[in-house]
Amino acid sequence: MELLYTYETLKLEFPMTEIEKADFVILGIPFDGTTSYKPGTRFGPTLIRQATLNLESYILDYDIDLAEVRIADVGDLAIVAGNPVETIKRGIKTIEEIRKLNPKAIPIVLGGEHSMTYAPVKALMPKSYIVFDAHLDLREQYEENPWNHACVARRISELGIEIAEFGIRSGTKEEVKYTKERGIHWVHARHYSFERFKEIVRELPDPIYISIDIDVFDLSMVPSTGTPEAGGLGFWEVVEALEWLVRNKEVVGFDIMEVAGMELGDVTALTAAKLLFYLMGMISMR
Ligand SMILES: N=C(N)NCCCCNCCCN
Ligand SMILES: [Mn+2]
Ligand SMILES: [Mn+2]
Repeated sequence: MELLYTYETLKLEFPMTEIEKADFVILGIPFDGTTSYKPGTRFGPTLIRQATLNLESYILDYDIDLAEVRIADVGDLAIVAGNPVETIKRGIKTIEEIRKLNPKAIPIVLGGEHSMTYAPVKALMPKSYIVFDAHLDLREQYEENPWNHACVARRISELGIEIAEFGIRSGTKEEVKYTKERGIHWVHARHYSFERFKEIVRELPDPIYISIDIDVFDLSMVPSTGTPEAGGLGFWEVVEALEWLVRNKEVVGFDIMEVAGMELGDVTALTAAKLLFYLMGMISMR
């Protein structure tokens, strides 16, 4: 694939497989062009992969060994620094290429700014977009840029895809107005419960795409992210919700975004890597 660098792949103790034979295909999109507070998402995919070195491939509570799961890691997209539109175009094209080679594999995107989520969503065109995020991401534009990370859910809603957002604790008056006009469901981190989650997502049409903006977690777990916010969800709360989705809905792809950092061993990447292993484990069990 011409658009890819493959300078980084998962650093696991077991061999990766080719795209054609894979159950999961991982693509990094190390874009860092519109970050508004803390920089470093360009290192997100690399840091997540490196953090997997710390993890056992065996998942205790699932009795699943990821060493027996077919995973392909195609490396990172060749991004265009500072140009989200061109980078998204390349991302769409790459995911379409992966789909052509293996329509059954679940694409996994590691980011990189949340703006990049538009690429897998546009390529896969699910009926519903379920996102865990501290932020609504529903701005018409931010810093004069409609492709800023703070606008990604808005761009996705314009594709006619239904949206539900969980763990929210930051947004503007205009964004809240937009949720009312467009029937976008959202639950404040403060009012989050598994019951509330199920009530909302049960009604949403399949297939669904899951997006994890890593800043949904409390910032003590994810200090290195573009726009950290206090008061987030806990790890097992998110895992419990994801397990329900994987068991009860048709999940066609997922991403883990907004992981930043400048140092190997960053807590944020360790949180993201653990979640990546859980997601691959729970999908392997269905
Ligand atoms: N989706 C997001 N990550 N949104 C956050 C955008 C940055 C808000 N800064 C607010 C600064 C106000 N002085
Ligand atoms: Mn966010
Ligand atoms: Mn976001």
